[in-house]
Amino acid sequence: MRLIVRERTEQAAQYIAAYIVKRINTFAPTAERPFVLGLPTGSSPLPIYQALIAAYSRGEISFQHVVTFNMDEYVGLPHEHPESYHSFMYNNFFRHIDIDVKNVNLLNGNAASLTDECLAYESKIKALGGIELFLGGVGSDGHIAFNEPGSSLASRTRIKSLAHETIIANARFFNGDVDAVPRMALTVGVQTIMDAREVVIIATGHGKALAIQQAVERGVSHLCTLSALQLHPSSMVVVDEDATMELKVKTVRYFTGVEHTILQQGISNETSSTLTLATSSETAWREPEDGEMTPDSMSSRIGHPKPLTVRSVTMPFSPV
Ligand SMILES: N[C@@H]1[C@@H](O)[C@H](O)[C@@H](COP(=O)(O)O)O[C@@H]1O
Repeated sequence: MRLIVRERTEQAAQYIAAYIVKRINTFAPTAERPFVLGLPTGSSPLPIYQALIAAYSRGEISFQHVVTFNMDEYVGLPHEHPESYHSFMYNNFFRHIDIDVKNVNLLNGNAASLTDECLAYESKIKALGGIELFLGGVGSDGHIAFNEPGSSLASRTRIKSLAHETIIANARFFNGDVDAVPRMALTVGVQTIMDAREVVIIATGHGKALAIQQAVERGVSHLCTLSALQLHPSSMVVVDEDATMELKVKTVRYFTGVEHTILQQGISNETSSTLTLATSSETAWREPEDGEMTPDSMSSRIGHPKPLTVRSVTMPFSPV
């Protein structure tokens, strides 16, 4: 697992958006070989979607040959309900890009047979060759998608009852009315996410700090399903400073140092079989703004020599 720390929420989101743009462009998807992208809802991914829409508007990315699978959906909420995940995805992302609606996959929480719906979802993912990159968020209790504490780490798409903490947390989207929050959801399983070739998680704000501590510093546990990513060969958790509040200083410095080392390796190893994370003006690697914490500034805090300033570097395809 890699942990990427950025000072502010927007920087964490920009990092991920730039990463996704680069991954899709490097993949060069076609109708016959689409890029299969797993997507989340929630407030944390919103700035990522905004950055992806901006990149699309600038002509830096097309979603024409991208197939999406959303992580989850409430059971029993009409699609047109403003808080359904269908509405969320169309309002905040799909409507603003060139994705073909037939390439959009969302679980149907109103299906006649929810079990069949879940089985069909897994089959469709498999038929498309699996998910290339699964983007996710995390709940304050460490859940990924709707895999609440106690979920099997071998789980697949299924019906889940929501934890009380999640119902309370999500009441903010239902005018604070806890009773209006659906009690059940369809969700991809932990194993569905683990099967993706790469998993990228956004976690921002101090409300996620305990979940990040549990997922990064403690062992793999079904009580924090995000922690399963410790077993994934290519996972990356991108956080803002607030989300690191419960981590040991030593942990943050370790991961910051790893990023620093990868940056330096990238500079000296331009020809290796790597993914180039070249970026444009506001994306992942750029001149820091005043007072911004970057690997450069963080490394100077932790005693590393200040690395070269880079605008374009190569990164190993598989994170550490
Ligand atoms: N099912 C979703 C999760 O996929 C999401 O990660 C979580 C956090 O949402 P937010 O980013 O709004 O904190 O909310 C819900 O529980």
